[in-house]
Amino acid sequence: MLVTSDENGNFMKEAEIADKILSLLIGGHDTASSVCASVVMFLAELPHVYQRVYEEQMEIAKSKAPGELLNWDDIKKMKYSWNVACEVMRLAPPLQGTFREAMTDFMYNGFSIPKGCKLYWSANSTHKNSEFFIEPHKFDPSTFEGSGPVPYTYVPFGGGPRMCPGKEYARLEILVFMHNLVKRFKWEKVIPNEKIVFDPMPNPQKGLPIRLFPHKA
Ligand code: HEM
Repeated sequence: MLVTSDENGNFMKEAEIADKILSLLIGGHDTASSVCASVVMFLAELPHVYQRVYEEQMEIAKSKAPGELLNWDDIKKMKYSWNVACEVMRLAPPLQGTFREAMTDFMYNGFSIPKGCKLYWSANSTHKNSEFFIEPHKFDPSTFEGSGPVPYTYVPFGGGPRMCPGKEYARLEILVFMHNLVKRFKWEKVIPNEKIVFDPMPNPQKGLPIRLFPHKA
């Protein structure tokens, strides 16, 4: 950003660069940490889902030599765990939505939307639409088996040319987190009905205190 100019030879202003760095820090950190917290919460509430994640991750853990790190092939084997993370992002998407500009005049739900109008698309309400998800409020990782949801009905990372460029990195972060946590611990929530607050991403109000139970060696 500091050394690359645009096609007219203009460099970015310092304030713009600071803005981009802040966006990257927030967009790259707070999103994935919100998903990791939600994964911990859902796995504490759904022991049968925890068990299948545990079995998948232990299969991978057992295939590794002591101290050997995860590699790309291991990540590709984490199919059920990723379906779980996707279901977490369907029910608790970190970003609620963003804005778009209408490129043409069109009708939507009886409303006439003129070209140039600013529109807000909502991940949360799209993900809970019973037209596309049979039981939209039920936690069901099988939603992502096979070809998964219809395009543009599942949009935690947005869609189209401005879709999140950090998606694959976030996938890596979340799966490595799940692997390392699940292979060592089971856990339970200290506050059973902890409230979720949006600031602006969903996070448990009291920081999700949990009781950890290490697996027997
Ligand atoms: C679970 C984690 C993440 C979620 C749910 C998420 C979600 C999103 C969403 C919904 C958008 C808007 C896309 C659109 O308008 O169609 C976006 C944009 C963006 N994200 Fe992410 N993101 C995540 C992780 C990351 C990470 C790890 C990075 C970088 C390290 C990142 C960098 C960005 C950037 C730079 C944009 C703006 C792209 C543009 O406007 O062209 N995100 N993200």
